[in-house]
Amino acid sequence: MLTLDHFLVQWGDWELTADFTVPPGAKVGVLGPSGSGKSTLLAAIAGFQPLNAGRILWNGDDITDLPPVARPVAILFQDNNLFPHLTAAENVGLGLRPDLKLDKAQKAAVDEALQRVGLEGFDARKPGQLSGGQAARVALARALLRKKPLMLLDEPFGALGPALRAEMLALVDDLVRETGATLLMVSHEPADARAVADSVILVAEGRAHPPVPTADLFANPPEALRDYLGG
Ligand SMILES: Nc1ncnc2c1ncn2[C@@H]1O[C@H](COP(=O)(O)OP(=O)(O)OP(=O)(O)O)[C@@H](O)[C@H]1O
Repeated sequence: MLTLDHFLVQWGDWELTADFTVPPGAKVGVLGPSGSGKSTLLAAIAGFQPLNAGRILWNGDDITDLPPVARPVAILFQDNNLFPHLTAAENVGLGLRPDLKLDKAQKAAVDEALQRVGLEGFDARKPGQLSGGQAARVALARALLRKKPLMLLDEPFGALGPALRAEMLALVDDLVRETGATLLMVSHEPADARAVADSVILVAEGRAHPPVPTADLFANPPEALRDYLGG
């Protein structure tokens, strides 16, 4: 269970507030206009963006001051952050040990993660030898391997075409179902949220609103979402 308690991030006169709880195992879309603070929200939860006020709690424990590595969080960004000089297996292995000194069990876990995202046999390829969809799968395998209970996706599949994106979202859906992880997913495509998310956090006008059931939100969209959806 993720709780944002009187959460505040501020730059000059720009601010983002949040005050809500996300139930365990929820699959939550994060929607809102460009510049509203969706990436900032995820970066703060992951520990890359300090808060100006408030607290972040995981299952009741205060994680506000923990460094990113000590948080129960795996985050996947749009550009996937693969290292071009490392193989697919090494890029995945970084999720376990930054120095890549993996023991036998850890190497087996890397193989298993690659297999789980459908990349068996691609372990020795470097990112330049992978398609966009395959590279996204490598990044997903790395996030998966960390076995964190909270998975944050900041538009990691935005650069992919609609068919590949749908395939990746289906894979994410399967993976979070298997692991019981809580998912927060930023998307510029409301259809993606409708496909995967059972609830939606709307970020607009300085506030990340508490999650509401996806069907309710789209049946009766608030003005900020109507603007965002283009009327
Ligand atoms: N390090 C920073 N310092 C100052 N302002 C920042 C910083 N990072 C982001 N901002 C500003 O904070 C606001 C929110 O940015 P953020 O990237 O979170 O929005 P977003 O909703 O994810 O946008 P988009 O949909 O375009 O990706 C923007 O006005 C942005 O310019």
